[in-house]
Amino acid sequence: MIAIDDLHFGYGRNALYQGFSAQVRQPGIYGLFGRNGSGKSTLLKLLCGLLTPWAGRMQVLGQVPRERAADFLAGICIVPEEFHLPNLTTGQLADTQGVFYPRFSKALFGEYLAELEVPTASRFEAMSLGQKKKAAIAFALATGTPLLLMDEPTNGLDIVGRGQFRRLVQRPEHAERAVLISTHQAHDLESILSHIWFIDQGQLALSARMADLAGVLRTGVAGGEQDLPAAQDLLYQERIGQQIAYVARHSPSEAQTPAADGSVQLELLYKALSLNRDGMLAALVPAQQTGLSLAQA
Ligand SMILES: Nc1ncnc2c1ncn2[C@@H]1O[C@H](COP(=O)(O)OP(=O)(O)OP(=O)(O)O)[C@@H](O)[C@H]1O
Repeated sequence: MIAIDDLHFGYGRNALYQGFSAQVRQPGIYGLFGRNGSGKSTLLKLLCGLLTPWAGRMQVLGQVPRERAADFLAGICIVPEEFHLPNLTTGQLADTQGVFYPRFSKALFGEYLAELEVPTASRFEAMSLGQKKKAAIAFALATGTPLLLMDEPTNGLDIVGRGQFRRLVQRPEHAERAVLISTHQAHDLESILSHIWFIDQGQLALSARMADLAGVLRTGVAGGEQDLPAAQDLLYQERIGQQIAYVARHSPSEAQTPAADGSVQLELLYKALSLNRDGMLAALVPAQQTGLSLAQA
């Protein structure tokens, strides 16, 4: 669905991506993580052809994004972080914009709006920021495009709205889509992600299936120093009051028995990758056979 090879891109004279490569070969929900300014929004714009790469090869849905062919645009939908909606009702939006997407479903759009509690009688001008965001998300989900890009979709959503968002993205009608979500809200989304990408220093520092990651790493909270994993397995730790949150690799003795619930707390993983990048990547190298892929600095 996506093949990026040796991508170079920057703004003005400032290089941002210098030899970035990544692939999306299967449907799923991909979490795109990286520090502020690492280039997540830029990557989403490159993927839908809004920016021109300096060099390298980019194929999205078998096409070159920058050519913006009509059938390419019908297969991709983006919810940008900042967006403008015409001053219409949701019904008018469906009638005027839905036609661009061959698989758009007005019925599903209505269901999603109801789930997100968006007032369908109002025009967008009369809606709050969160309501507009929900309408944009509902529309994007209803387009049925094979590729869906969302930039910080849960920003501006209240706690209930974040749960509604998770439920909607996981509905079975999206199972064959690749959904790329750029986010800092690791905790909001970790339960629904199938893959994560971690962008750092213009590279895809880590690309992994969540299931593979849980087989290699564990995260947890220890009551004190004495409860921490062995020093050679410990990759990151931070104090939270009396307790210590940590990221560790599974020790050889428990290599076959990942954490009971198989979950990895992404917020901790994110901090570990940001603050102990080299240590984390070194620890993950033996796991590359499992499908994890790494870029060494
Ligand atoms: N239109 C632009 N002109 C010049 N520089 C830009 C432009 N857009 C982004 N940049 C720069 O490119 C870098 C990456 O920006 P981008 O918005 O892609 O990062 P991000 O990972 O999405 O950040 P955040 O997590 O803060 O949203 C930043 O240093 C930013 O200042």
